Amino acid sequence: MKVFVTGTDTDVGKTLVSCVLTAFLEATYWKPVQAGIDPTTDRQSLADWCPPERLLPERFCLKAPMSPNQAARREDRVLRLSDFQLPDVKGPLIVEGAGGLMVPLNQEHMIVDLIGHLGLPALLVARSGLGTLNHTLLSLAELRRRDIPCVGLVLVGPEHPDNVADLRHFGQVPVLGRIPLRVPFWGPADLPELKSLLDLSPVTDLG
Ligand SMILES: Nc1ncnc2c1ncn2[C@@H]1O[C@H](COP(=O)(O)OP(=O)(O)OP(=O)(O)O)[C@@H](O)[C@H]1O
Ligand SMILES: C[C@H](N)[C@H](N)CCCCCC(=O)O
Ligand SMILES: [Mg+2]
Repeated sequence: MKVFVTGTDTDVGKTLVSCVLTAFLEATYWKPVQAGIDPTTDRQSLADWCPPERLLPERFCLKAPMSPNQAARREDRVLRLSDFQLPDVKGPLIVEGAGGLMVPLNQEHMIVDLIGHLGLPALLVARSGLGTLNHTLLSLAELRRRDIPCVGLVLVGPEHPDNVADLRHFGQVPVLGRIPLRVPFWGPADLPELKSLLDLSPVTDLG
């Protein structure tokens, strides 16, 4: 079971969903490109959720909180698709992207090309509320155009049943559930509640 967690945007909830999936599936987590290291990297955000040996080092860890192509340019580096190889791990693997699908890695390739290069199915994380229909349906259309399977959609934010209905209807993709944002933050102790919010069978069915 290997899946690429992508999103409709940055700050949409990919890491939160990755925490839940990694803990629930006892998976290994890998963020191929981290762009922005202050105050923490995404891998560090998973520290409470999973043992350190299941948190793989990033292939690129860039300092600037920008798209990977821009952050790499600041460090006089160029990221190439051929730099990325799927890690050889036993058991489930959760791979988290940077930003959304059309975020550039270099002047030719985008995150969606990396998903294709790694040969993984995608799981799309999207906001639940106003504004999500356009971003989510465009993202799903791009995955479909490239024949990248999408196992489903996880929504993050407040309840919005009409959006769920429209995303199911127009997106033709399973909506696996919704995680509300909250303070204090969700933590590993909340895993039973988080699990009850999501139907992860399309993910576990990947084998
Ligand atoms: N454990 C948590 N509990 C509640 N809210 C959280 C939790 N983790 C993150 N958040 C909030 O959820 C939002 C999305 O954060 P998250 O880091 O998951 O986004 P992301 O899509 O991974 O962003 P990036 O593109 O930087 O990787 C942020 O506003 C963050 O403050
Ligand atoms: C800095 C941020 N948290 C991510 N690491 C990178 C997001 C890149 C988004 C680029 C964009 O869509 O304009
Ligand atoms: Mg993240």
